[in-house]
Amino acid sequence: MHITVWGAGSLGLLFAGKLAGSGYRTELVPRSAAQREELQANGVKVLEPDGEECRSRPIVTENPAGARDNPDWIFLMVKQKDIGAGLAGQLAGRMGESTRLLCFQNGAGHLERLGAMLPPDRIYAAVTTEAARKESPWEVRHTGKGTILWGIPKPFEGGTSPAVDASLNDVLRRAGFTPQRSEDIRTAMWDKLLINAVINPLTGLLSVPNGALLENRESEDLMRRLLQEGVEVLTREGYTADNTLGDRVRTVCRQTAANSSSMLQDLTKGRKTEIEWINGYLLRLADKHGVDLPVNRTLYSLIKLKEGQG
Ligand SMILES: NC(=O)C1=CN([C@@H]2O[C@H](COP(=O)(O)OP(=O)(O)OC[C@H]3O[C@@H](n4cnc5c(N)ncnc54)[C@H](OP(=O)(O)O)[C@@H]3O)[C@@H](O)[C@H]2O)C=CC1
Ligand SMILES: CC(C)(CO)C(=O)C(=O)O
Repeated sequence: MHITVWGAGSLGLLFAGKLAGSGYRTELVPRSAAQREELQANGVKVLEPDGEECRSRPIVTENPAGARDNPDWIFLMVKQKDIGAGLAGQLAGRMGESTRLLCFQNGAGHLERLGAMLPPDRIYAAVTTEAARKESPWEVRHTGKGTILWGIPKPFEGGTSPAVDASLNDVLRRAGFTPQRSEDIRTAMWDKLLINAVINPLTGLLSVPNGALLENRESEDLMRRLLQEGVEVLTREGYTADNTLGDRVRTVCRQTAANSSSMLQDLTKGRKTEIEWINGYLLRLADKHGVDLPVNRTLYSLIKLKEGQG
């Protein structure tokens, strides 16, 4: 089994470190030469939540344009903003006849962008509640253990087989993760997108940790309205909301009470956020269906304004 992890940020370092530590042929593709040199010199260090440290040495390669290789899987661990024609060209250069691409991004829109440029029957999606934070070019803190739901996103009809599915579960399990094949990964992605569409812009604008959203009636009310609007528009795309979703949003706030959301972290560091592929995605669907999402639109605009100040 040969796995290529594309992107050596928080999630990429976590997965590459743990896969290589479990003995799999793991290749890690960072973007910059400077990070590549640090990784080649030090390997990857994963700092586990229980204080344990795992040091391993994935093969670190140059961001390759052209060279054809044939890994079994490419785990795509870059942010939404980096997924475009340039990256697709690089991925196409590395995908052999049977390589499958597993995309870990939050938000939505990336699968369609990739599916227009790469073989759609080999594109898979994952939704993970694992949490990681890069601490240096080669060190990553595993800030929360979670699960990995993965599957073939409709309308792509992947050429999968029970053997392929079992081997992916096996690899991920041996590396210390908790994977599960989902027959409806689109719904899982939309559930997670709605959770992000509620928590991320509010925490980003208010500069508060996730738990603070449960501390007053006004933020609870905004959360409820953001979720209602999101469910309304996704329903027009065929989504069926689970009536526990509101409780799940609150549970995520409680379970990650002290954490800063990824959007707040991006804003604090002056980086572009993933708003365009979370609330922005909902707004594009709203335009398509001729519905209005006033709370999502206002928060989207405010986050864009805040990004501009970064
Ligand atoms: N972190 C987490 O706990 C979780 C993250 N996710 C999702 O996973 C995705 C990745 O998140 P995260 O790891 O936090 O993001 P990071 O910003 O930490 O990492 C992304 C990495 O991708 C690299 N990159 C960008 N373009 C390329 C390229 N063309 N070739 C190689 N590398 C490239 C970046 O390089 P550079 O540093 O040079 O910019 C960066 O190191 C996001 O969509 C996020 O929503 C989902 C669940 C949990
Ligand atoms: C679930 C949540 C909100 C946890 O912080 C997250 O996924 C994020 O920060 O992007």
